[in-house]
Amino acid sequence: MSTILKIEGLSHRYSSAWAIRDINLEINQAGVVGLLGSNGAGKSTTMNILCGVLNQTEGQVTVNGINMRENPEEAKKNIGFLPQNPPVYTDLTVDEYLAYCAQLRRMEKGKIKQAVEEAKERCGIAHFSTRLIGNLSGGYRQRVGIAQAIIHKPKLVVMDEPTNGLDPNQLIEARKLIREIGQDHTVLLSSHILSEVHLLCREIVMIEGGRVIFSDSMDAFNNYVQPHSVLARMENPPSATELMKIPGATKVEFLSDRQIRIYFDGDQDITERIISASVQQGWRLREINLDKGLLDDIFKQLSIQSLQ
Ligand SMILES: Nc1ncnc2c1ncn2[C@@H]1O[C@H](COP(=O)(O)OP(=O)(O)OP(=O)(O)O)[C@@H](O)[C@H]1O
Repeated sequence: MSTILKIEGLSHRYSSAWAIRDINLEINQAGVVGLLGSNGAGKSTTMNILCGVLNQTEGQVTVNGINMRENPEEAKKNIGFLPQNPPVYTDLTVDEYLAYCAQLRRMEKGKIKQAVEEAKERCGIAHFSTRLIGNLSGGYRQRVGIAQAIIHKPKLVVMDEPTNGLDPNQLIEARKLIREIGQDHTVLLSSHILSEVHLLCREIVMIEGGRVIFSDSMDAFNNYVQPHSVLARMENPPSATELMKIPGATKVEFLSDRQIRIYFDGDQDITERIISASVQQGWRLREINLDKGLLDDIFKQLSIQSLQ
């Protein structure tokens, strides 16, 4: 299996303070990998270094086996980059801009036209070939940004907060496109929204304060996040005091008249106890599910743990 991206002991400081410290990461296959962190965690710094836009203070980045610092020109041929604020030229047409980007990528002249067509097709912007970029909506501009990132068919596509600033419809479309691109490219995308990474990614790398606090598959993340509450719907619920009498219950929260969240001490058999208490006492239980908690709360928890 060839290594598409390897980051070893990567650290960077802008002036005196370290922005990132000892980041290690290895990606060997296609799919979407999420780099998750709150504002200022160090996502853009990491991405700018691995795309060759910024020189690191310490550590190594290799892309498709090529060292970014020693051989940036060759390494960059294997990377497509969608920066946080892509320099999309508003006074160029989509075709002109994409052809210009292909030239910057040093693609052979004879192959540029075909590459522009393919990238437009892939990103659903073929019907806007002659449209000025300035006259496109935010969602379509973002697609143009993604098209320029894949025009030279790189192994690795890096996207810095690609859904930032999109409206809900644009967001759905952009996520669909990113998922499609992840089918035959390795996509590393940054986000500060855990639910987004959860939706899109097969692997998750969380950074906070410039350090990695969690790095594993999404399945491992789901296993790591143990449920700590049960969501129940009852037609005839008892009072919170009654529910607190169930062994293991630590807190009861009524979300509506019939929707209840019951927190427990970790023993998942509490669901059995709720079911039998309901049968015995006529609470008319209609639904019961283990609740993994709000993803963003979990992110906060992990961040706090790493700082302790
Ligand atoms: N050019 C710079 N000069 C000095 N400090 C910087 C510079 N760019 C970033 N930093 C600092 O480095 C740290 C990491 O910033 P970075 O932009 O990488 O985080 P981020 O996770 O991408 O955040 P955001 O989501 O807000 O873009 C922050 O403390 C930030 O203030």
